[in-house]
Amino acid sequence: MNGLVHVDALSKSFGDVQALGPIDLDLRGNEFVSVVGASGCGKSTLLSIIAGLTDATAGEVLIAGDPVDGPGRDRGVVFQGFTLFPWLTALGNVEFALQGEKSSKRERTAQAREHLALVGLDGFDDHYPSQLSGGMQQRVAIARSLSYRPRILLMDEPFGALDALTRRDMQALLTHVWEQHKLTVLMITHDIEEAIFTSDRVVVMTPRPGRIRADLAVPLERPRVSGMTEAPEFRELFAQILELVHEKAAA
Ligand SMILES: Nc1ncnc2c1ncn2[C@@H]1O[C@H](COP(=O)(O)OP(=O)(O)OP(=O)(O)O)[C@@H](O)[C@H]1O
Repeated sequence: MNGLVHVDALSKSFGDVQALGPIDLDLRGNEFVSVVGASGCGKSTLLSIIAGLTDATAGEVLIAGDPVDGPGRDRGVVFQGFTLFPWLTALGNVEFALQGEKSSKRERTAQAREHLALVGLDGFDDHYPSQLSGGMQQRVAIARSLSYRPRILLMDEPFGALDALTRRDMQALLTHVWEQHKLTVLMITHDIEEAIFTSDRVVVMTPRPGRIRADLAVPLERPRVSGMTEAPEFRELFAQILELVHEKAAA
């Protein structure tokens, strides 16, 4: 049974360097899956191919049975760092993503406001990115990616530039938004705790060319609360993933 996102024998080479795969991966509707792996193993390449921003060398990605052949509004993408337009307000940045919609300007503004509120930024509509903290800017970026109501949210190290405390807040916010909206999320992270805390499954990739070394279910209830990171099953899974990430390619 194929998932909402079906990655089928996907591989990517840059010149004669094989960066990725072949990889098979399925994401079911409403699943939250994280991908971890050594630096350079092809995580960003995988996400970029699913987003339709990079072409595969072989294999394909199907979304609800249809092959991906470019970016689409069924997929929202959030990258590391703060990728807002500095000359637009928080509201303006979200509205910008809605320009292609058939709705009126008034409806688009209401939709943008609704999504800023969803990420806890009501009251900050008129602030420019330079007037917002890093965490708030990344919340605007998430609001922007969710504003056109994609079914799938693809995130590449979305909280990598944030301090540890803000990162924790953002993980809680993200799981809250995911629970409310029943999105399907694929998130790349270097932070194994973040992967376990947020996800239903953690996929561990091998060093380059990245293939799937393990696909592990997270045995923790929802909603996730901060004390869970000390639970024995959390620590066990953490140790298991850490070991898998550091195993040599030939293993
Ligand atoms: N445009 C490109 N041209 C040539 N090589 C590339 C290109 N993009 C990625 N690569 C190579 O492909 C491999 C996988 O890169 P990718 O960025 O997908 O890895 P990653 O797992 O996301 O790394 P990191 O965790 O460090 O961000 C790397 O060896 C990288 O150097």
